[in-house]
Amino acid sequence: MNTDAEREEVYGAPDAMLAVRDDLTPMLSQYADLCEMHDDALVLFQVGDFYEAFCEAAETVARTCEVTLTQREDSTGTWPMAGIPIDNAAGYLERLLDAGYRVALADQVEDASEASGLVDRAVTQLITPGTVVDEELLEAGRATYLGAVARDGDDYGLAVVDVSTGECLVTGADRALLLEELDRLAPAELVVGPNCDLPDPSFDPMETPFDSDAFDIEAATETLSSYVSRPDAVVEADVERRAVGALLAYAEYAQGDSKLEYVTRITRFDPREFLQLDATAIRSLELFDSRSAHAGSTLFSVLDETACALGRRRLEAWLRRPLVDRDAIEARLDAVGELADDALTRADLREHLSAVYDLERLVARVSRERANARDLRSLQTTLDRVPEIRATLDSVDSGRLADLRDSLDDLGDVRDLIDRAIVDDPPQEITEGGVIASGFDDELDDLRGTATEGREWVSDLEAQERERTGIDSLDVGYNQVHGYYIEVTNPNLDKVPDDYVRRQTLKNSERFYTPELKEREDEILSATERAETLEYDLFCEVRAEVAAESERIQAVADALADLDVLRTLADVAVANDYTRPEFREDGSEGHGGIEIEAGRHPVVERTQDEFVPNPTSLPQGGVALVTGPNMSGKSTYMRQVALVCILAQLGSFVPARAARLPVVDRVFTRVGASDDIAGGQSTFMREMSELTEILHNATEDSLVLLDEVGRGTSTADGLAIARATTEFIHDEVGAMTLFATHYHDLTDAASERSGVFNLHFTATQTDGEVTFLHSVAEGPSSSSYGVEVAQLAGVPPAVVDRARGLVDANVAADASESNADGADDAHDTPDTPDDATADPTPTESVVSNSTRNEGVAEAASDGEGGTLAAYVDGLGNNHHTSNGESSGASGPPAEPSSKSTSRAGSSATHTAARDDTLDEVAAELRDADLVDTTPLEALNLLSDLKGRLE
Ligand SMILES: Nc1ncnc2c1ncn2[C@@H]1O[C@H](COP(=O)(O)OP(=O)(O)OP(=O)(O)O)[C@@H](O)[C@H]1O
Repeated sequence: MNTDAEREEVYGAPDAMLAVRDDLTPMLSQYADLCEMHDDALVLFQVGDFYEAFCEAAETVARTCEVTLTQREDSTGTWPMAGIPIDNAAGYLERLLDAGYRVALADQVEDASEASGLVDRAVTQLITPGTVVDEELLEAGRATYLGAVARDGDDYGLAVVDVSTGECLVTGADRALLLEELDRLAPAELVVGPNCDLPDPSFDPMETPFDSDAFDIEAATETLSSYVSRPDAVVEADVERRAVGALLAYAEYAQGDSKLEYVTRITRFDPREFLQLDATAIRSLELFDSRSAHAGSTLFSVLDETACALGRRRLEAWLRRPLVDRDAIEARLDAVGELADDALTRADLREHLSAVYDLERLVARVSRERANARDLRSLQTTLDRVPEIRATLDSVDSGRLADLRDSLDDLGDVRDLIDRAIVDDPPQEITEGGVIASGFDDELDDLRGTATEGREWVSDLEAQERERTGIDSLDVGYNQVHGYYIEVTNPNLDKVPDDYVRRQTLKNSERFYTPELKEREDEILSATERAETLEYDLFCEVRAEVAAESERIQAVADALADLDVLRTLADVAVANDYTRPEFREDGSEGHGGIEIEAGRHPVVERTQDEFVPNPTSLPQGGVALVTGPNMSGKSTYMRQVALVCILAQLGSFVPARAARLPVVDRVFTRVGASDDIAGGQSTFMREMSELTEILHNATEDSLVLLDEVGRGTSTADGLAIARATTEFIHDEVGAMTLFATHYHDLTDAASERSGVFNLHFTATQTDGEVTFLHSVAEGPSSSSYGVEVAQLAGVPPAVVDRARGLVDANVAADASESNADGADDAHDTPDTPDDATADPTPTESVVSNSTRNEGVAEAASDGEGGTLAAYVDGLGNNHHTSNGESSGASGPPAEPSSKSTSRAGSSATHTAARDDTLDEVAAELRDADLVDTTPLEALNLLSDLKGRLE
């Protein structure tokens, strides 16, 4: 991407040309004029078969498109010049777009052969990321939005249009919601109205300067009124109307100042009427983009069994915006359920839908007068499927499927028109004839008849003339320059009759014509030429007639898109053994929370040989603290709960044996610190601002995933923040929350609050090898296996061994400290031996909240408060346990170490037992900035602390 300054340099007329403005050749003067008129873009200027750029713009084009920089010389100077072939422009334009340039195409708008002097040129299209319509520059199954934002005090209007399909959406929101909505729609280009003052969004749109007058309410309403008869009825709020009006004005400008006839429906929506997923959630749940190298590792790719581009775009829209309206969700689920039970209908639909072309883009091309005869034929073959699709749905029961069937207008008139008008296999070009079918137009048939008859006469001429002249080698031929001729070789020239008129002399022969041949030639040529012109006119008429039916065709496209998605969801449900979720009614005690039996992560299960299903029981207002070793499956588990909720509200079956769910209003995610490094903010700052968002906006109906909150700062601060967050969510927010943490001390929160409970993941270790069970179980975990995971990841053995040694030494130090603690140790439970499960045996049964809390209360009966000493002690105990399990074969015998027992007793007892050195060590650990500490520095620090303890 280039800087603004670099772009400015190639926009507008080149200074060097302006300096000799009056002396420029007419063509360069025209170029300079167009550059001045379109000084917000790099002008590509048609010269014959090429688009040329001059001066600085030429250098940019040459460098970006990797084409040769040449020069054009005239009396006024030598001008750097670079060009791209028009026939092949798409790839080059894509490079310019990728490099951040806006491009204006200045085409020749009159036939060069008819021009008297300089050919007229005009900018016919602005090519920017949000206005591209060229199929080759667009992604097939994805909407590309152009957006506009207007502001009125605290209210914002946001409108987007997909210029390639005509889909146009408008909404209003406060600032926070606007930013979220922008993130969700992620327009490729944004026209920002006056005083909007938007921060940099997380996606990277091109920001477009545009006439601020277009945002005036009068101008905007006027623009809008050419699209809808009552602008204020469709879009009530002024600020929204200003946004959509300016948006359409800019889109028109980009299409060479022409109305977008195919924008027939402007849909107003309220973001609050959908499950809100902000950009962070969309990203961290990997709905569309994955950080993993696995192909097909996003939720979208798992679901994407769509048969056509219409369905693919619709699936994406549904996934970005799952529903909250229970009836609408159930209606989709009914349809999916019915199709899931009917393999035959599914297969038939799939077959028909895979023959469906991208109707929305086809219609848009038809309306923009860019469609050729092949496009019309594609439209017709698609529409031909509609009656068959209707028939497939003849006996459906579900209301949604029946509605879709009934909305499938079979558009017999349009199909019939195209069928009658266009030949079966039309050519690419629409100006060279051969497009219109015979029988469609009498005049055309006559002209064609004349031309055919003439050609037949000519083809008979050769035999006749051979006979008449006795010249066996006489040929009759045709060439572009001289037309029809009779060719006689030199030895036979003496036999040429008197009525032959000489046309051309060649080395070995002469070419002649006869008056009659000339007459026939004129007839043929004029009939052919007139036929071609007439064909083009007829084609344009047919195309305009089809364009007039845009709205009906779009309605069919809309229904086909929905059908494809419902069919897809049914296919996915059957193929992956998904179940229909049940939605819980809101009762007097609320909705009852999330209950999932044997839930799976829809994406991870596809990449894993054996996925271990897990249950979830997350009551309304419940906060589950999820602990367990690294790599044991905590994040996967939490995400799978969110994905099940999202899938269900999108109308899909879910990967579980059973799911009883509430309708969730928002899904919030706050994932690990290093996962979300964004420019401009420190990792920790970003973590905290995302947390702030959650704490401010989550409701009782929200699902919150917190993955290692607090990791980005010192352990003491991190733990304190994690603790306070847990308490706040539990006490004040009441959102259903899953909180994965390595702060084992956080698990104590369960003993203090009824809705907070512990879940953990387990691993076993045999001969130093860790096996992750991936099973969730009640209660807190006691091990982290950090060193083992480091080994698995390929950390050099020297570092792994050293780390293990340091952990062992810590354990030993801790153990002697524990012994010094005296009486308490007599009650310690022995540490888990080798070859044993580190944590309580996992069970798939879902424990009730109260049982869970009792268990937790027992496990955490030591109940230390949040003192720094306690945190540090907790850390030591962590290592202690881990080491106890891992060092059995090589290290000293494990000391009694169970976290719950070694810490039994009040914090006062602990504090009293510490000597000054321990306090110093504690203070040093507390002050250590772990974020900025390299692993080596950490090892050195540990080694130093250990030395001092010894
Ligand atoms: N239920 C499961 N069944 C099978 N494999 C699983 C399961 N859950 C997770 N895994 C596998 O384990 C890997 C690690 O899982 P995950 O990232 O969820 O662990 P984690 O506990 O969050 O780790 P960390 O604490 O290091 O972030 C996953 O990439 C996946 O391959």
